[in-house]
Amino acid sequence: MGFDNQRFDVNLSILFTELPLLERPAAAAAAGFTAVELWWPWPDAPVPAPADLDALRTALTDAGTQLVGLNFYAGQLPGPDRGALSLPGEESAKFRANLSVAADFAQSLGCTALNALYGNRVDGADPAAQDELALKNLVLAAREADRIGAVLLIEALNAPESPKCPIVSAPRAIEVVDAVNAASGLDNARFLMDLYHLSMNGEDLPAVIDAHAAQTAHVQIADNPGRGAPGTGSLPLADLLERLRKAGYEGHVGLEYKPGPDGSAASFDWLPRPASHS
Ligand SMILES: O=C(O)C(=O)CO
Repeated sequence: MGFDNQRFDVNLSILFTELPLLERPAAAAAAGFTAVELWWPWPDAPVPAPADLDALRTALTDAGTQLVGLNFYAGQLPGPDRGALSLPGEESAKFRANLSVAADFAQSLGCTALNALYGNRVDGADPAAQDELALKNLVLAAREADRIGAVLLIEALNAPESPKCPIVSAPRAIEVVDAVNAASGLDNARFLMDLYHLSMNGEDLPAVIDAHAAQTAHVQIADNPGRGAPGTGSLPLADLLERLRKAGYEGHVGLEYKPGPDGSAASFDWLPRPASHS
């Protein structure tokens, strides 16, 4: 248990970013991974050229990698933006334009988890109006996810690094999950439990796992402090993943950490076995 027999996938928007996007799936495969996840790969293009979508699809399939998680358009990540769907005006329009494009892309690759990042509070905008807009857009996202048989993930970020984002605790993310499910009637919104972000918030991780494993459809990890590989900080990640497993979570665990100074390929030494992480 612990790190053994986990279904790890590599986040290709934070690991292997020393390589061009289209070379990252093969690099992940060479490191022994068969599953990968991505933030929206074109931060400046919610609706990219079909040729760009085709090229990425080909790179993923040629490498033999399965896409297991995809973020909808979320602006510039990891900052200054933290999502687009609650921002009045142009940014949330871009989010809506992206919905069917991202869902179609995910469907074409058999990816069944779509992450919708909430976005920052905007100076001068009414927070209640932003929340109302967010709920409308999340219901649209839930419908798009449902159309392709996917879950809609809601992630809590961390307050120190995302001071303007209102979704910075597990209970707040769960409130959004519940509100989206109530408004959509689809029951396909789920919690994305990112143990790094929650630990940065000072949350009681075992208690979060015990309370919310059943509503969780994706997990991401990085150590804290530093957002590096497991073992570079002080989080008991093996114990926490074991606890999640015992609480019934059997899904993927995304490796969403920054590589060390020797690069991405050298940042998997902590894994208990060298190949075939899926
Ligand atoms: O922006 C981040 O830090 C994320 O975890 C996005 O998924």
